[in-house]
Amino acid sequence: MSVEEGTANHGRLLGTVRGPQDVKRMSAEQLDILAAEIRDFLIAKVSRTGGHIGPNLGVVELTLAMHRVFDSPRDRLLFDTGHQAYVHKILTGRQDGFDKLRQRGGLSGYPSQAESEHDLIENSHASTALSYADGLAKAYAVRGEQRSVVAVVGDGALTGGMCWEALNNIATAGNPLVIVVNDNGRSYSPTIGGLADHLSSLRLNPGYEKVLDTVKEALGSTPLVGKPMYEVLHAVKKGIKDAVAPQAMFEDLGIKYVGPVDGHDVAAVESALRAAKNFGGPVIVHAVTRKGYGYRPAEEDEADCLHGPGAFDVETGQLVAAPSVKWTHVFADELVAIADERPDVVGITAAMAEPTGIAKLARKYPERTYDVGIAEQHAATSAAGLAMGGLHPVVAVYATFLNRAFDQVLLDVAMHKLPVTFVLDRAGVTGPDGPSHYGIWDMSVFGVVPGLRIAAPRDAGSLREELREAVAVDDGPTIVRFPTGTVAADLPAVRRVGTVDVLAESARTDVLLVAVGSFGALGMEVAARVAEQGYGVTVVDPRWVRPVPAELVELAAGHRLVVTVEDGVRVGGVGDALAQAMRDADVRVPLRDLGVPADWHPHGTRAQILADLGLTAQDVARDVTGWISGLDAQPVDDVQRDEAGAKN
Ligand SMILES: Cc1ncc(C[n+]2csc(CCOP(=O)(O)OP(=O)(O)O)c2C)c(N)n1
Ligand SMILES: CC(=O)[C@@H](O)[C@H](O)COP(=O)(O)O
Ligand SMILES: [Mg+2]
Repeated sequence: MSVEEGTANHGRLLGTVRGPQDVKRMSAEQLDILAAEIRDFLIAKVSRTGGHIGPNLGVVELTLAMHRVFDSPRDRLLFDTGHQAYVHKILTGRQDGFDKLRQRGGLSGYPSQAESEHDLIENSHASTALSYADGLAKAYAVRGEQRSVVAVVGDGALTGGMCWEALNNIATAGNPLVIVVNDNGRSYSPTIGGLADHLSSLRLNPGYEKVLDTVKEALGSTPLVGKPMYEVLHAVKKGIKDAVAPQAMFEDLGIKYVGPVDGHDVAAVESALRAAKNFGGPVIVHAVTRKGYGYRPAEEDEADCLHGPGAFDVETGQLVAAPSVKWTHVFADELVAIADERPDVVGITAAMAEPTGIAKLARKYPERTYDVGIAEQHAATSAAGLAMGGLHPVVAVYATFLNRAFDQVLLDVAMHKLPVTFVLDRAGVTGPDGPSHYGIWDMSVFGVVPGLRIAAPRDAGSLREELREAVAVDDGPTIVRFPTGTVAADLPAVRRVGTVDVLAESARTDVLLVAVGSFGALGMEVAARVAEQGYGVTVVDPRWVRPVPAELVELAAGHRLVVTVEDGVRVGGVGDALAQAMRDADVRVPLRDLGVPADWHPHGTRAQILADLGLTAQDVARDVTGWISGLDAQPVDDVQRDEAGAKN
């Protein structure tokens, strides 16, 4: 069925699905039709909004089976990362929301408690679901509630250390809990590491087809449920253990293993889930799926199986938006240029080689590039080891994902004064992925790390320059952070004071506007608008925001008002740090700091969210004009006091 036909047909079976009960009633034939309709629906909708199409096409049958076997929301279905929960949303009454998927005021791209009682985990950082599941199962045991807990975790997420900490506890707690490993062999690119090798040895073993057939036969001829059913599955596998051996790893941990199951066969997944549900203890159901299943452009996309594209053309899978030069590209090119000159420079990615640009280094210097899996904490400490061994690692991660490695950056890297460069892509307000993907915490959280320097480039030229300065540091870690999207147009400085770039100045020194990173262009526009009101604005880009440059404090002392504007949380941000440095230096110029409130900001476009937060040139200019004119209106005594302070 074509996508267009499918969309037209969407009124048929899919249109009758208002909740999981409707799916429970369907025959095997109807389920096949429904699966096809769901795929067509997903492709038609997500091609317009953008979103995680590849992962969701791969879990259609899996999700149908889960909703047939379990009773959500009484039974709790947990999705690790949550980017693969679209089918779950479709089956739980949210089809109509897909026209505004990931758009402001529309459906979230992840589970959302506000949307549905069927959703629980909202955090879209990977490798957490098994820990939530462990806690939930313990809570239900203590409260004497008979409820199933089911966690779906991808093979990529399973490379994260938290999963293994959870498995260790799940095994000893022994509570009933079903872990569905959705094994498509990929994170974005193929999942790496010993665990991935282990899973693929289960998946790719020539005996696999035989196992599936044998398991299906056994299930078909065995009217058993629960433990006996599990024993059948187990016995079948044990009998052909030589053909498909290494499930022992999970069993050695103390967790029963069922599989591998064909994740695109609803009946097979259902049988395995029923057995697991009735077993009475923790069980892993290993489902083998294909990322992008049923949509050729996704299945054939070698880079990432259309993991999470923007709006795309349905026929070709190609992005609709015109290509542009992104911050990521500038970083990727410059890193390769640096690596050409510096054989000690190596790169690390946490399962995001293409999205962070590290892939470019990997293509040229594969032996100097490490994909550590979804393991940001390990990435940081492994980088410490590389630095101890005489190399200069560049760890490229999204800003939001470095948060979980705070302790590693603080103690393993910084306390040892190790030269490691952390490159934080998607810093600041990001947009469509919503609150857990906002890269707004880094300057505050990592700002407290002794000896760590943070750079916030404003354009391509300064990104290249600051990256080079970062890898030249040899006595401690650095962070270079930049936002999502198309790189800002080049903005030349009129002069440099110490490490601070002065972008604009005027005869009057009313306001010092500290424009952090990509807000340089905004700063220029604000200056022009405020000048129209008769006030002079000096616009500076500090470039290195931590530690606070001494020159910035000196510049502050020469103005009547200091205003900072940053793409990060205000608490502990650049404004806060500058205010503290000014207090320490006894510079008594009033300071106003603009930035992002420390809060959970909704999804939308970056521009919309910045506008909601009052971080547009128009808003900032209005604020600045109000504050500086307010100083003019102050009693003469107060103004003199301020000015006296400014001279100190
Ligand atoms: C801590 C963390 N690091 C990185 C990511 C970015 N990320 C989102 S999905 C994904 C790959 C997940 O692979 P897998 O769990 O196998 O799911 P699949 O997409 O294959 O279904 C990554 C790396 C994340 N969400 N959380
Ligand atoms: C689920 C997840 O964490 C990523 O897939 C994320 O959605 C990617 O964001 P970008 O689109 O900014 O690369
Ligand atoms: Mg995967």
